[in-house]
Amino acid sequence: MTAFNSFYQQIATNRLSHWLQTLPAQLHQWQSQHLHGEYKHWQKTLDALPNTQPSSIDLSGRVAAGSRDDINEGEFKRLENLLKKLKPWRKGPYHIHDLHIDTEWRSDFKWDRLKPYISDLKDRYVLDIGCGSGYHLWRMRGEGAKFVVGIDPTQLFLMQFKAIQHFIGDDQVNLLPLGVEQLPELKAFDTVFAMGVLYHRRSPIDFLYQLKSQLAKGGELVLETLIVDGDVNTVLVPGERYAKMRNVWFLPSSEAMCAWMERCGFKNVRMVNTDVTALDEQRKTEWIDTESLQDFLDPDDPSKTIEGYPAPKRGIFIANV
Ligand SMILES: Nc1ncnc2c1ncn2[C@@H]1O[C@H](C[S@+](CC[C@H]([NH3+])C(=O)[O-])CC(=O)[O-])[C@@H](O)[C@H]1O
Repeated sequence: MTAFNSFYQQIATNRLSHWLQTLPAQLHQWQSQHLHGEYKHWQKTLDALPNTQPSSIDLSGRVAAGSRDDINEGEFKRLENLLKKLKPWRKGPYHIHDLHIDTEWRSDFKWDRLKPYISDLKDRYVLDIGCGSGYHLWRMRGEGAKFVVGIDPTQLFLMQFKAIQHFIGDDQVNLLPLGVEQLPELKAFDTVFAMGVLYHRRSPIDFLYQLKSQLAKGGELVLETLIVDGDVNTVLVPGERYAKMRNVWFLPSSEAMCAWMERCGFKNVRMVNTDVTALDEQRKTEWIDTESLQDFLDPDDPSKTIEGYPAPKRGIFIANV
């Protein structure tokens, strides 16, 4: 069973203590009623991970724990077999005792794109909404953040996070199995990241208000989302699928995105980067068994998705409250 007691202890003495009014009941309900059918198997995999002593931890240039020399051949093989049971590994990459978990996404590319523009994370309380397996949580901690919380409702990603944390340690970095809609208005974080989530929300304006209500006064929002070309009135609402994804709702132009943020009361709104996702950033590897970007694009015209929409282009937006 996943225990959140140490998280409760952490927040009891920090500025998130008011979260204790709702969080334990919510997670208790999650644990008793909403566990995934595979959860027990994943937990067994976690329990079987070797207890090693990584000789080094690197969270700044990459996410890495230990080297191959720290463990014997048998342990290395066991590590690889066990971690492969937690496939598909989407966000990463991770290096555990020099085992390269070559994830579908090079999430480090996104980090490199946004890092020059965000406020220094040193000593900040940081929330990452829709954090996947938590790759960026580790990079945030690597930049000196004091307390890092990620939320993501996909349970496999929680297990992947736990697997990585098994080797890195660090109880100031946590992932909770929650959706954004389950957060109370905490008004406590210095920086809130929301990357790759807005287009999955049916109500993007409500989503922006939810993000705003997590920020402390003067805090910073870092939002990344799919955008389309066009003016302030342009928004694409695709049909049933966009790049084979079913749950894609609103793709605004960059101007429309800025206008929505301003309408929701964010200040100093700016777009700092745009990027068309390239085939070296999202691709099939031996750590996923499913399709990847190449299969989602028109084989005769990679500037279009297989459905004929503009291929994925992403914008990074920063704003304050
Ligand atoms: N209601 C919800 N609340 C919070 N998260 C959700 C919700 N619904 C789905 N998610 C989660 O949002 C993440 C979106 S992926 C971005 C990962 C990372 N941020 C990245 O920038 O690489 C982008 C993509 O794969 O399209 C997934 O991990 C979902 O489980």
